[in-house]
Order: sequence, then structure tokens, then C-alpha cells
Amino acid sequence: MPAEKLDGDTLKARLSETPDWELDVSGNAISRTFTFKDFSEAFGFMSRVALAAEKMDHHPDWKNVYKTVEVSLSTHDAGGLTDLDFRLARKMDAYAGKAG
Ligand SMILES: C[C@H](O)[C@H](O)[C@H]1CNC2=NC(N)=NC(=O)C2=N1
Repeated sequence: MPAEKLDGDTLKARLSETPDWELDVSGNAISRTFTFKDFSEAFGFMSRVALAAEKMDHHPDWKNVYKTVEVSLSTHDAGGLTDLDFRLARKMDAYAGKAG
């Protein structure tokens, strides 16, 4: 059963709970760029997130360049944003700690 695409009011509420993420112009994804101390920190973050994402069966679109990780979250099956994206966003915020 795919997660439900969020309606406008719920989306607004979720966005205000995750202030470090911004809504893409499409309205169907949120994105954030994390910046770490070095490549090891960035890759360690990605490894921890990868394990959590696999457990959730919900996966980020992301790009790593040296110590930065650019992330875009969307629920492809629903064609937009669902609670799964915000759960993963909060998890990533927690794993990144003060970095970002
Ligand atoms: C079959 C499997 O549950 C789906 O393909 C999952 C896997 N990971 C996913 N990740 C994301 N971001 N969106 C999805 O719709 C999605 N679907």
C-alpha cells in the first residue's frame, strides 16, 4: 500500500517542522545540502542513512561531491511528497547532527 501524497495543509505543517529543507519548484520533492568536515564524515553519514533507508524501504536521491551531500526526497510511487519523505528527512537531520 503506497503512502498517500500529502494535501496542501499537511504539507505546510510538515515543512514548518523540517525548516532546513526546502520545497522544490515542482512541489513534489524537498531538498537539503549537507556539508561535513571531510569526505569520511560525508560518506559515514551516507552509510548510516543507507541502512535506515533500506529498513524503511524508502530511498533518497542524492549526490556526493567531496564533503557535501545534496539530497532530494520524494515518494516516486505516489508522485509527490508523503510522510515517508519527512520521516527520512528528520532521520537525516538527526544523523547529521550539527553538520549541514
Ligand atoms: C517496491 C518498493 O517498495 C518501492 O519501489 C519503494 C522503494 N523505495 C522508494 N523510495 C522512494 N523515495 N520512493 C518510492 O516510491 C520508493 N518505493
